[in-house]
Amino acid sequence: MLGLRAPWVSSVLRRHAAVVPDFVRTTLEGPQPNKLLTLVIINDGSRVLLGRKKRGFGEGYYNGFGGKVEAGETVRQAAERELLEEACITAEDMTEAGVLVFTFDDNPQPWEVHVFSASRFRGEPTETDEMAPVWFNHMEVPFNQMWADDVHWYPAFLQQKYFCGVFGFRETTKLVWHTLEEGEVQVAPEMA
Ligand SMILES: Nc1[nH]c(=O)nc2c1ncn2[C@H]1C[C@H](O)[C@@H](COP(=O)(O)OP(=O)(O)OP(=O)(O)O)O1
Repeated sequence: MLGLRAPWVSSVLRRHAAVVPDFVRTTLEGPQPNKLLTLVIINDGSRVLLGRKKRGFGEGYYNGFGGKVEAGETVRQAAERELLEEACITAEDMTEAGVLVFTFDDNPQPWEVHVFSASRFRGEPTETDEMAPVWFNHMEVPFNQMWADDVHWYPAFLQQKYFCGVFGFRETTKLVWHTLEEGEVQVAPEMA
């Protein structure tokens, strides 16, 4: 499933022109749509529920629960489905927390990840083939075992500030530049 061409991406890129490589601007403003993914993080106020990825992309990393948006689904439906598939729980108060765009020097298609937050859920977090769920106190989030961008946007997430970030990776996993805006970013309604 492909991402919508988000108007905020262009304005964020313009405001941070000094750090964004030209090829990224060309890619993000060009015809190639983003790949659309979801990420759900349960936050009970003092702890977050993360999963240790057991296989595939990002194996060994702790992350929220999520995956690709499938044809015919809304982003929210995909987020709910992935949370149930990967952690065996259903969020009761899921809200949009932010949007992340990842660009890669070794993949021409940017990824657009819609991040959701929830504090209440039904069911018991259960290990699945894909993820092993673990609670972490806010002060003990294991950033050294997470994607390199996470340390930059978790503070906004934990303070419940809406965030928009654009991140540039080299060789898939090395973060080389980023921009992050919090709070006042205007997101088009169709992004919800
Ligand atoms: N740099 C990054 N930082 C981060 O915090 N989460 C990232 C990330 N790059 C990808 N993700 C998230 C988005 C998504 O929830 C997950 C990647 O999804 P996957 O490629 O593993 O998709 P899946 O294989 O789960 O998809 P399905 O096959 O649809 O289940 O990791």
